[in-house]
Amino acid sequence: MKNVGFIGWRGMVGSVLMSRMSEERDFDAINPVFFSTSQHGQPAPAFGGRQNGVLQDASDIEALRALDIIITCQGGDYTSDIYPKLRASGWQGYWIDAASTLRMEDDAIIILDPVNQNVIQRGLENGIKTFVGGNCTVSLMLMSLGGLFAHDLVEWASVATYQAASGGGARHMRELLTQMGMLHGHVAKELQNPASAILDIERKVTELTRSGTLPSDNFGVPLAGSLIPWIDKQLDNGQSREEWKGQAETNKILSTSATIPVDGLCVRVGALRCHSQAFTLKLKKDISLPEIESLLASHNEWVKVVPNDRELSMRELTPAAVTGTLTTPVGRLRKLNMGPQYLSAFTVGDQLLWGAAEPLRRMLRQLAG
Ligand SMILES: NC(=O)C1=CN([C@@H]2O[C@H](COP(=O)(O)OP(=O)(O)OC[C@H]3O[C@@H](n4cnc5c(N)ncnc54)[C@H](OP(=O)(O)O)[C@@H]3O)[C@@H](O)[C@H]2O)C=CC1
Ligand SMILES: N[C@@H](CC(=O)OP(=O)(O)O)C(=O)O
Repeated sequence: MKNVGFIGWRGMVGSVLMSRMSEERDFDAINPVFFSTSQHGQPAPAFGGRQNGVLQDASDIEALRALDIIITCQGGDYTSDIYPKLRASGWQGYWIDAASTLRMEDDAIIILDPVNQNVIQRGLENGIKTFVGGNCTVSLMLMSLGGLFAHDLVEWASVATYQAASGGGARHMRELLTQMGMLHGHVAKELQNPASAILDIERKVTELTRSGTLPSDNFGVPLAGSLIPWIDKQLDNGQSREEWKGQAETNKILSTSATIPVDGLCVRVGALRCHSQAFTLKLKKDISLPEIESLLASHNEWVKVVPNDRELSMRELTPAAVTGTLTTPVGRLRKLNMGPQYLSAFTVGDQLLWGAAEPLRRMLRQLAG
């Protein structure tokens, strides 16, 4: 059995990974060793139904060198600090990572096996040892729209995202919920009175939102009842870094020979852990909607085509419906006024499952045998 080191297992992404690994009994096939940057020496968690000793020091290169596989959800700072030292020490093991740090390195593969198992397989045969999960919006787009990319039908994709608070991390989710509670509390009395004027309620809410008293250390500005049309750093070309990842990572995942343009606007909204995305796609040829639906539906076992129907879209194509599931639905499929090659699509996916933990879990499963 392979010795597998876990770093970042108690964080938000790590907890989802642990939960999925337990559900799938992945611990049965490995010898797990748990690490922490802050709690070494304390008892390790009992995932897999056995005692796993004590937590090791996540910065102890000697302890890390003893492992066959390391899987980290600890974040980019940890990767930037430890990975180069570990490789410089001659360690030849497999490194599986949730952070973006190593994604675009030549000797790293972005993993999303339902979409690019061929690329992963070729990498393994060529001795690649570093496997990194993709950006959540990119992975979720490819899980939902994979059928069109796999048949080389996409000339370009323009996207507007509706990204959940969880993408920023656990503290961002708390901040959003706190803001929501404060806004509600501010007008709770008036809401109970059906005769109260809604514009007075709105004015009170807007005043509180603008007052600077809502907690916003994490998002920078209030998100509840609002949105933030910028995610991640600002680049010189006017894109946000999140927007930049769309094209860069999509083309790397698919290992395209000619770049497929992917661009758009990434927006943070008050959803909790599902990212939604609205697409305009230019197809390379005019194919019928039924054919498109069938290509999409048959691409992988998690995608689900939601017919372009009001009731079904409202019931099945929302963060509320999809959160906590591995389903990556796509709907609102129709040809646009721009012409028969222009298609609209709307996708939803849990950004902690297929958007973060699940591709790592499945890579570990492949490596652990
Ligand atoms: N959030 C997301 O949506 C996505 C995140 N990622 C990547 O994963 C990384 C980790 O993200 P995320 O899981 O959100 O990070 P968290 O902040 O939830 O956890 C990171 C680490 O913080 C430490 N920690 C300190 N206090 C606590 C506490 N009270 N509860 C739990 N952990 C605590 C733990 O390390 P220790 O035990 O060593 O103290 C933990 O591993 C990101 O930096 C990013 O690179 C990738 C895709 C999506
Ligand atoms: N940036 C994403 C989450 C994330 O962690 O992305 P990445 O893994 O590319 O850094 C979001 O805020 O929704």
